[in-house]
Amino acid sequence: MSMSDINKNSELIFIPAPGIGHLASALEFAKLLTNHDKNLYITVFCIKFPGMPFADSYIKSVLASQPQIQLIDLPEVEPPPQELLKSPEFYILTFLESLIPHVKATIKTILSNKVVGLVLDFFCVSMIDVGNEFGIPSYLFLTSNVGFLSLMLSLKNRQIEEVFDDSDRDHQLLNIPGISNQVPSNVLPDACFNKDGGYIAYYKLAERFRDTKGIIVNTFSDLEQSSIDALYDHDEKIPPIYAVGPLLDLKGQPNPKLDQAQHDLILKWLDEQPDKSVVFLCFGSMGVSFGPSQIREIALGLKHSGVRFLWSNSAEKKVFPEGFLEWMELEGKGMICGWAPQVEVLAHKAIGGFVSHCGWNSILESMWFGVPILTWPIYAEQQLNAFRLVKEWGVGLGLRVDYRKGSDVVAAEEIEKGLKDLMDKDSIVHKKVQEMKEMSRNAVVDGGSSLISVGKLIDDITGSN
Ligand SMILES: O=c1ccn([C@@H]2O[C@H](COP(=O)(O)OP(=O)(O)O[C@H]3O[C@H](CO)[C@@H](O)[C@H](O)[C@H]3O)[C@@H](O)[C@H]2O)c(=O)[nH]1
Repeated sequence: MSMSDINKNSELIFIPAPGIGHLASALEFAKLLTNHDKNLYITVFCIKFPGMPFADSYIKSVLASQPQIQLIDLPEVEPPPQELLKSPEFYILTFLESLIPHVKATIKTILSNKVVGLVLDFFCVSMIDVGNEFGIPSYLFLTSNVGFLSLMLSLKNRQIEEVFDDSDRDHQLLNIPGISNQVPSNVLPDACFNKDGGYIAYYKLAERFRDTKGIIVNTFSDLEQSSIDALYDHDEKIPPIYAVGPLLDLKGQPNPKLDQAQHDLILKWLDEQPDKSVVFLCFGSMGVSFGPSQIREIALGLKHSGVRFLWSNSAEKKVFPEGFLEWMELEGKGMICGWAPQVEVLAHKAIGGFVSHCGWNSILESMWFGVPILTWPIYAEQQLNAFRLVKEWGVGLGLRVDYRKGSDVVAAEEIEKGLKDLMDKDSIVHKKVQEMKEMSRNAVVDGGSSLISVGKLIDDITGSN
């Protein structure tokens, strides 16, 4: 039976951005909604993006055998010219805007009065206009957090326009409603300072947030309710915010970058290590790698710290300091892998700490498994996340909060110290992260804050209250 034969009550159209960091939570959310309401159907538009070849297979494997969810492939379009990559945000926005005619045409083919909303990734908010043409309201699905939402809304209010000038980057403290501490301008996303379209892209996106009927965020009440309250105190016109997380893909999907043998090898190695003795280093799904000199400093920092490690990186062998790889083999205290089965790794009892780029999914996964983070942000909104992990929530230690692509090399001694501090089990971050683990899990049990939020959202979407 095809979905069009089913007598559905209501249907949502999801348009997630391609890229694991955006897809994973959006697809989990689609599953959560349909599990919650057996009369709700979802159509997911699959975007093919040349830089993300496996986004497509990822969507298909996550949503296989979900009877209330159907997938529609959008046609492939030419990517924007390379020179737009001077701002990745502008590039992505331009790419997604070029899909608007196809989104419109595709909606037309499935349109019925059952379609009650578009659920748009934040990079897709210009598609609100398409919804409006068909009389369908849009909801923003934010794969990051309320702090980031606050930052975007401040942009819109032009409160932080003055930091647009790069020379101010190190010298300002900003009041952003929704973030409890004053925010140093050097932890703002790159896009805020980017004159090649980054600032314009963020501004354009932020401008549309208020045109949605609701803002759905992958966060939970115990973590960010105070941020939500502060936002409303500041501006009551903000659409309803629904904290529905943590939305995590705990199964871990098959990944073309990781074969079964390598997967098994990693877990076998972890099985052999003492409890909470291993630090895991991993810097996100985009395959961002450090330059050779930074790789060398990390290697030396690891070696001198004496801490066991699992390090996800794809550097060539010749980049490592002389004798490092041989030492690692001989001692058996470390392992290097390419793509890591991150969720399974963080869940493993041998893991005692995580050196992370502070992507939001990685942070939520780390909290879920009670693993403290040593922060090493690189791009996007990761510096802001790192700052809050350390200052606001106390579940991270700051190796750096303001590192970004192009920063100076972080020296081995600094890394060594950071690793030792992170792995000190008496440190307060270990206690705090255990408390956070409880809170994050409590949010998604029956009667938990996020599930209550999901119920409320479904009522609002389907107009059944
Ligand atoms: O070797 C790896 C690397 C990553 N992952 C998984 O990939 C996801 C990565 O997500 P995230 O930590 O959020 O990082 P990015 O992929 O970099 O995510 C993008 O999207 C996030 C959500 O909007 C933002 O917070 C980030 O800054 C942005 O870079 C996580 O689920 C990881 O478990 C693996 O399983 N193995």
